[in-house]
Amino acid sequence: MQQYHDQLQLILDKGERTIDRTGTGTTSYFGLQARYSMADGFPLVTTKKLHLRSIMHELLWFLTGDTNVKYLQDNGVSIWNEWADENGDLGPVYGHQWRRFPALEKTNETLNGEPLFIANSVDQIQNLLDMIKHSPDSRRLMVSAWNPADVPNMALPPCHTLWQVKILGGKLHLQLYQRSADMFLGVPFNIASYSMLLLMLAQVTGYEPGDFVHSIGDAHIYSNHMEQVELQLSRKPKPLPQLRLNPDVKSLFDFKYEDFEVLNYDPDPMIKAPVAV
Ligand SMILES: Nc1nc(=O)c2c([nH]1)NC[C@@H]1CN(c3ccc(C(=O)N[C@@H](CCC(=O)O)C(=O)O)cc3)CN21
Ligand SMILES: O=c1ccn([C@H]2C[C@H](O)[C@@H](COP(=O)(O)O)O2)c(=O)[nH]1
Repeated sequence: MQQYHDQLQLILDKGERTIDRTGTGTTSYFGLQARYSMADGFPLVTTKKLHLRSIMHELLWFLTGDTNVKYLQDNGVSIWNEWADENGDLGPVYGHQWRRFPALEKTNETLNGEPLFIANSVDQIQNLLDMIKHSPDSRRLMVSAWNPADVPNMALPPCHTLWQVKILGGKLHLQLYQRSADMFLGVPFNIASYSMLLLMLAQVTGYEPGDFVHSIGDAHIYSNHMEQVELQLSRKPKPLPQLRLNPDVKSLFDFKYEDFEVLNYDPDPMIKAPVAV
């Protein structure tokens, strides 16, 4: 994960100190890109211990279309608690947009001469799977969590906003555009989560896993993460682990927590840090 260390160092060297929505203050750099080839191993940061359980359950939760934190809490995952309302709801966040992106469908009926519309929704994940199957050379294999009409109703507008799959040379590649990136806490989760999604998609569509390309807008280190980042950068990255998926799972929606196994993960100790709300 030298790429990740290089990004942290670049922000320290070239970033600008700025204020932010949470009032914490950050050092920010705009526009970064890294490429993680699955052939090099599973990109799980080794210079601090990551809570894999949170990452896996969060992704499985997105894929079901769920937007209430109850499933996460029932599985010992607390990373979304700060943003949930008293019923555990987050509003129409990731899962909702991935599986039920709201749409209006025009009907043939009219009322006072105006066309009538009915409420409908788009299952972007099912569409993606269908498109990979029927037009694997497509340049339109896109999933968007960014829905401008719904942003005001979300507990937090999506940070990982848009992703694209590309089948090239028999491999399945995935690129994410992340508009805002908490480099110390969020980004190691985001890299692992989308790489896991890439491996899952590759398995169920029959392609070889390719590269995860991570494109970032506002890449920031919070002012209260500086000591933690210095400590992490003083550690030397180790060889990457592998993520093993149960080869019997043939549908993206059938994966369960027990179907994933991380091999050869030997991280340095965890580094605690406060999350900016
Ligand atoms: N400021 C901020 N940063 C984020 O990364 C972030 C948000 N807000 N809001 C929404 C989600 C929630 N995410 C989070 C929230 C907390 C941790 C965190 O505290 N991680 C600890 C371990 C906690 C655990 O897994 O139980 C870590 O050491 O990585 C990570 C990602 C990512 N997102
Ligand atoms: O998956 C995620 C979710 C959130 N973040 C970070 C990025 C920012 O630090 C905050 C969001 O604040 P905004 O003011 O809405 O940009 O959460 C992340 O890195 N990864």
